[in-house]
Amino acid sequence: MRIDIEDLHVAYAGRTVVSGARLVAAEGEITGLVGPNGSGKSTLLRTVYRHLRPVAGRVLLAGSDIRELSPARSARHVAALPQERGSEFELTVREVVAMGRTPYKRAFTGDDAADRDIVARALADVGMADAAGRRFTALSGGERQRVLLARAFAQDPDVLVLDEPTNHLDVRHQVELLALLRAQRRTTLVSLHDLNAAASVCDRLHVLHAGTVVASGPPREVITPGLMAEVFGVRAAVVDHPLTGDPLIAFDHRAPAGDGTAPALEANTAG
Ligand SMILES: Nc1ncnc2c1ncn2[C@@H]1O[C@H](COP(=O)(O)OP(=O)(O)OP(=O)(O)O)[C@@H](O)[C@H]1O
Repeated sequence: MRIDIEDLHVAYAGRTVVSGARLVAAEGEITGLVGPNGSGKSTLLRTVYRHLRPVAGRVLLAGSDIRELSPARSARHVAALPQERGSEFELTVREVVAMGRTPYKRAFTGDDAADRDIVARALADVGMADAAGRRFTALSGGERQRVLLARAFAQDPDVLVLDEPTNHLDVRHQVELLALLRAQRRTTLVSLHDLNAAASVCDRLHVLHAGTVVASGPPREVITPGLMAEVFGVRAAVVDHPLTGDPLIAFDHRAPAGDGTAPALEANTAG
């Protein structure tokens, strides 16, 4: 199923933070959302998993406005890894992942063998099978992140909406997660801060800047030194990755772009 975001405007208490965003997450592709802090990535994703209602514009799931689907129906199609956390605190890892099966159940029905299989597979996929009986709150940040991803996988959705899924993960678990997303071939809309990871795994990228999509396309077309300077305020060269051939952004960690786009650091040097 594809997602179409049409002329989306989203505001908090009257302050517009996403204005006129348009993008498509194509069926079976990984669509990446990148942009500086506060550019509106989480806000845009929240409208897709129905945590926020847009002021104007629409989110279409396979051509239908997601606001017109029942919550259970949309939860069977769209699973999210949000930044905000729910109330999974006193549960075991297995119970947290089993919550992903809720949209498929009538009230007061328990898990059947098929549900248990799906939960076990989801836990194995994120490398957390051995932790099934542990309390969720006793896990590290990265382990929790992997369990919450397993919950999204257990929902068996057509569309995955992932807000910074590699947060807290060590590099090996980042690589494994991104490889898993590629292997699943679900429609995936994902925000990522790691631009090199985004350039490697995403079929298409959308760059958000101050609530507006300022560039869209395959990573090789979108990721340029000019965009790195204008949108992110950093100096960078874009080269071919020596192992994969993907675009590799080599950042200049010694100095920001000298065009006034990094005011905090400039203020430091001026002082
Ligand atoms: N719950 C909220 N209430 C009010 N303002 C909010 C809320 N959440 C986000 N904002 C504001 O909306 C703007 C966009 O924030 P958002 O979290 O969508 O950005 P982001 O691109 O995901 O940022 P980051 O990369 O830092 O996670 C920011 O100015 C932020 O301060």
